[in-house]
Amino acid sequence: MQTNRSILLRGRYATVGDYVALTKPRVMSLVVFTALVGLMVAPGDIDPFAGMAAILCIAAGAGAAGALNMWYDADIDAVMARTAMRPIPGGRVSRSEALVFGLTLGVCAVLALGTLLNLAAAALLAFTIFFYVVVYTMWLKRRTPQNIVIGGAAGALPPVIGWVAATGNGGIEPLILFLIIFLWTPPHFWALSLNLAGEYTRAGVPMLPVVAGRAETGRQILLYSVFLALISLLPWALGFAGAIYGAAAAILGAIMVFLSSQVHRSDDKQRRPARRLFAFSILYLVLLFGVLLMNATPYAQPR
Ligand code: HEM
Ligand SMILES: CC(C)=CCC/C(C)=C/CC/C(C)=C/COP(=O)(O)OP(=O)(O)O
Repeated sequence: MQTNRSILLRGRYATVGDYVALTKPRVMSLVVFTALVGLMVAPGDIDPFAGMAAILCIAAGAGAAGALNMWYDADIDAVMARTAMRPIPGGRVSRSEALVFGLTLGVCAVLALGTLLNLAAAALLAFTIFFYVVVYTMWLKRRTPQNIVIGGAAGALPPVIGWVAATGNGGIEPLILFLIIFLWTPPHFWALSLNLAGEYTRAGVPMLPVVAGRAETGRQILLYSVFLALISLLPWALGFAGAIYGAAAAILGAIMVFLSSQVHRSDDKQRRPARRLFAFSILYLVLLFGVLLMNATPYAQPR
């Protein structure tokens, strides 16, 4: 349903704020934070200016991916109340303007990262944008309920890009950071979409709650949360983070599993457990990566 405000705003000229909105700034801020953690915990001392340049390039790449996602998804965004106010369905930015903006920003971000840092990081950034826009948005999102499990790989890559930008190489540590975000994405998103199943049905998007129902979604949320809680201990278990991180990961993981079990037990009339899990999922990732940043073991001195 369209709000009065969106009707009033329809057709007004685009502002800088509309272009900022195309980059999905709130979601991308956490994406960029995880990239920063990947960059900072990597071995060696990266030059602060090079580090800042890398983060700016990753932020621009993530923003480009958000704009290209909104370009392609403008039709379904127009149908859902949560997204109907976005710049394209709101009539303030045209689809072709969003496409040009997204492509330009993306190309500049990749070229700058390749020039200022290294080619491997630039190739990974290009691959991540491609994966989110083409594999998730254009291919999987409208076709399979496993869309966000597979597509979630794109959201899990930024800390790996950060690490590769700093070192020019991969490693077991960035792989673990990737796995943490990969396993975190299903509980994060399915918790939100449980309460929005009606909207996704109307938009024709086969999200898991639409296709498999509440009980099965709750079961899978719980399963992913248990794996997440276990895998999040690996940085401590393998010695690249200290005991403070280990304790924080255990506590945060236990809360995640507890809230997921409440969602698993909830019925259609109870909206609060899923809302609480969604909100906590964001805090979880901020705190887990924040503590990792402060408690990472210096690379050359394993525990
Ligand atoms: C395929 C993977 C993902 C999907 C489908 C997904 C989906 C969503 C959706 C639909 C929202 C609702 C709010 C909005 O429209 O802004 C949201 C919020 C959010 N997501 Fe995700 N997300 C994914 C991965 C991620 C990743 C990887 C991160 C960061 C590491 C992230 C961080 C956030 C944050 C911070 C919010 C709250 C934004 C706000 O305050 O409005 N998400 N996500
Ligand atoms: C560096 C780089 C390229 C990072 C990209 C990171 C990435 C893939 C983040 C995904 C987060 C996100 C907003 C998913 C939204 O799904 P959706 O598009 O289905 O949600 P919507 O309905 O809100 O549009």
